[in-house]
Amino acid sequence: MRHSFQVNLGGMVDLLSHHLYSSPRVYLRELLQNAVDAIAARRADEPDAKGAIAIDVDDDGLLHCRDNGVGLTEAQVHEFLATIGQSSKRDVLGFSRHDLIGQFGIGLLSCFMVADEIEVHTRSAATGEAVTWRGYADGQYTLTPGPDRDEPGTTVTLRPRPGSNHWLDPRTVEELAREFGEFLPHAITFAGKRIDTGGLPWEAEHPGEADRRRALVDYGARILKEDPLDVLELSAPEAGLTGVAFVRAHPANPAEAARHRVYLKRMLIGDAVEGLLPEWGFFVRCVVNATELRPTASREKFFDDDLLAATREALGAQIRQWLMTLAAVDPARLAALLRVHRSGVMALALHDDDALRLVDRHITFETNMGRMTLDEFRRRHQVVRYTSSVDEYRQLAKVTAAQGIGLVNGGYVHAVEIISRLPRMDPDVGVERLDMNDLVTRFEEVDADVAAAARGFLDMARAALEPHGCEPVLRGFEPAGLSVLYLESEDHRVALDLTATAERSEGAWAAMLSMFEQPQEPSRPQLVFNHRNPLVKRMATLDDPSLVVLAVEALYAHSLLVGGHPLSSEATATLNRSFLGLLERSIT
Ligand SMILES: Nc1ncnc2c1ncn2[C@@H]1O[C@H](COP(=O)(O)OP(=O)(O)OP(=O)(O)O)[C@@H](O)[C@H]1O
Repeated sequence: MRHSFQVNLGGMVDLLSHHLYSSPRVYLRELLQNAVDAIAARRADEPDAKGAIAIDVDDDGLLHCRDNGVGLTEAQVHEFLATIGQSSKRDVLGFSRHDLIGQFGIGLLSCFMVADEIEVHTRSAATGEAVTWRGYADGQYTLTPGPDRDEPGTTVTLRPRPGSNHWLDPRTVEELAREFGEFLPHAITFAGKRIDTGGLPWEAEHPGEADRRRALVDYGARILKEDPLDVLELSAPEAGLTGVAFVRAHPANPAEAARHRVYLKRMLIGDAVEGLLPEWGFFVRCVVNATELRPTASREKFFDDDLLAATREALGAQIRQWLMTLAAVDPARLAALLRVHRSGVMALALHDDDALRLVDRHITFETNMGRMTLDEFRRRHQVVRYTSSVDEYRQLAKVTAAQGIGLVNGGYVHAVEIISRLPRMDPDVGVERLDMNDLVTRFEEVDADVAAAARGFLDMARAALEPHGCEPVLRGFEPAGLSVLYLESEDHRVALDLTATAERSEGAWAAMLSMFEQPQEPSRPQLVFNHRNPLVKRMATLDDPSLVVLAVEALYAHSLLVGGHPLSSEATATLNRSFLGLLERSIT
């Protein structure tokens, strides 16, 4: 035997009214939307009917929203108004009607967030009968005939729920009505005052391009509460979408999804709608009006369907194209934009070759020869040699510059990925991570007699560094002020990281990490002593083994610190030991 689900009506009303929406403020949006839909439904039969919506709050604190829409008959009140989930706005096949905004049959319940009683006084345009329906938050309702009204339409009256009076305060109501309804194509009044402003700002006529731009920038400043850096117009005909994108004047957080102000059939449905642009578009905020996108029941999001995906693509392509055009016609404006939204454009360049070209030519990188674009760097140094961490760059920038090697700091977000993608754009572009062994080969070998004299020192240094798995090397290089340089190859760093992680891990994860163990020994790190440095010169002639060990250990630990390398417990102990040892020697 089949049974029917039982519904706890009070619980259902509570769920739909209180938990679907993120704020009670949307109750006014739902009232407006019903009024707008009712006018559209009336116009289907009477195309010349002029829509009007009048909102006010009376002296008793009751809110009234009156429309001259299609109204409802008594039978329709039972069928649509008093049946949760039933809507008059679907066609015979159950699809939402294109000319209407509502479709779910639950929107009116949002009024229970602010009222505990909803009264609907309505007169049907079809039959002329008038009825009054009163609904209560516990799921009960009453229906009485009359009183008559002078024209078809509906008046919804809300009696504030104790504690929610502020939502029905005249100032709040006016503000909400203005916010949600200012662009609706009907005469909308609050307390008799017109609040609709006519068309969408980006559809307004202007005497010239400069006026148009100024008007849009002013509008953006009002919406964003900051002057936008720039503005561009958008359109996606398939979604019936038009609008504007404002480039934000301050860097946006890439981790935060951009939120957009969205109108559906000219009614504001939300000002924090996500998913309208590709992820990289976090540096712009859009204000758009669409007719074809489908909002979810809360109307705070769109259904993530094929149309939304295609719209996202189309809008992304327009922003991208706009950036490219700007590069060609107004590089100064582009430069200003890139100064603020560097990471957004870099994120775009990760998967878009045109944007990669733009980054190559217009975004400057930190290099040891001064800030410059990658394009300029290549012209000067042929190969784009880079470090993959900021610490490594800091440690090596001066040394490499002194050897005439150009070096790009690839330690910033997306920099290495961008540099590595350059050969895709042009296969002749040489790109190379700075190779430590290659760097050492550029340092000058010391003369044979210097090498012979330093042999003892190097043997002692080798013994001191052996426990750290590090190799001493004696070379001459600029800058002479640098005594030692700790050089670690990439494979060695990876091997160290893996070992450290494996040591901290247990079970299956540790077993998995052991699979990554290096098949061959990674090349050992080197501590390169600079023979052009006066201190090193003196050290190389020392014959007191214990002093040499202290000095080598001190320089080793110091070079790790300077290079931003992690200090193992052995290295920390070495640092302490050498520091105290040298102190003791200098004091006695
Ligand atoms: N001002 C109005 N004029 C005429 N009918 C109305 C009015 N307000 C509500 N209704 C009727 O009540 C029904 C339920 O309204 P409700 O706002 O709950 O849902 P909806 O607008 O159909 O869909 P959604 O949940 O998407 O808003 C509507 O389908 C409509 O038939």
